[in-house]
Amino acid sequence: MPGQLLELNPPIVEHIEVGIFVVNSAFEVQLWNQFMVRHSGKTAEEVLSHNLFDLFPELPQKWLEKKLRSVFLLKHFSFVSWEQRPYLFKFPHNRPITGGVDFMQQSCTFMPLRGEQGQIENICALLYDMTDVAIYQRQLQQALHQLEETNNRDALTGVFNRRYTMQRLLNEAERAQRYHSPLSVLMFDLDHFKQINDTLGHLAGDEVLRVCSRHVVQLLRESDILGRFGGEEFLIILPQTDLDGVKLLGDRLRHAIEQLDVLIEDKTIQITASFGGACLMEGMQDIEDLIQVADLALYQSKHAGRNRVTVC
Ligand SMILES: Nc1nc2c(ncn2[C@@H]2O[C@H](COP(=O)(O)OP(=O)(O)OP(=O)(O)O)[C@@H](O)[C@H]2O)c(=O)[nH]1
Repeated sequence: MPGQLLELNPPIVEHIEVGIFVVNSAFEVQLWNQFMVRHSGKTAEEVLSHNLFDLFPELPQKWLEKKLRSVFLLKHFSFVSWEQRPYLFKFPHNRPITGGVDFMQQSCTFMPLRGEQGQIENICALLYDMTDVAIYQRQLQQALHQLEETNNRDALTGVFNRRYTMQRLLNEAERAQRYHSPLSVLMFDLDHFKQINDTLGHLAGDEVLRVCSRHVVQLLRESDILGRFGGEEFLIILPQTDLDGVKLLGDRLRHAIEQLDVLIEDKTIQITASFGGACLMEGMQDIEDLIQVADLALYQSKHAGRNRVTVC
């Protein structure tokens, strides 16, 4: 047979859609099937009796030598999955580049082959093309990630929804208590929003909510979390922020919202919002207490005439 110095079942070995190659204890190639020829671009004549690592410098030599030596020594099968090590050989693949994998993804089984005296003379490697599986798994993970993202977002504004915001607040409160770092929340509510709905229509009200939340997000830090709490009420979680910081941010956001021109059809309208801030204190039982204090501060802002910031 052209592709082998060893007698294995020739037609199967040559034509199976699995890479099969055999090396001896000096890592010299003893068998090289059609799959390996096709994907490596090297014919059996070019590789037989040559050292595998000289032929393919891209192989992870140190790791693979250790793996092969352990098969010789322990006389056991060994396996490496594409999930641990995406590929051994840099074989191209013919899948769309949008799949996001650079080379053929490979899993490999190493099988000890006994000589006539029962000693291990060679190792047969079976190389499986796992590219499709890897691409599907990647796509599945992306889809799950997107689903999770959508599940955490408010459909109208795209900011986080109430459930997710509460979950994050719980996590941030635990972290703040563990590391003794400040944590604040800033609640805000658009003023006279009902009037916008009543005079310009519900769709205009929706657009105001969208524009306003987009604008606020841009003014926050990466670590801040903006959530829509319900209706026209929002909550911002501010890790590493004390009451002075909340007041400062509240003033900045209040001013920014006041300055915002919201274009509804061909009219621009102005809006304002009232703010209430609170900082996590010792003695608070849970995050509900923190929200309650912020809510109270917000109520005071409304009560004092709206378009203002109160922190407690
Ligand atoms: N367009 C729109 N309106 C909403 C949405 N959710 C709640 N609203 C409306 O928001 C309005 C809130 O009214 P109020 O609670 O009286 O508050 P307000 O008019 O802003 O008055 P103050 O908060 O006291 O300044 C109601 O008319 C709700 O129908 C929404 O998703 N889209």
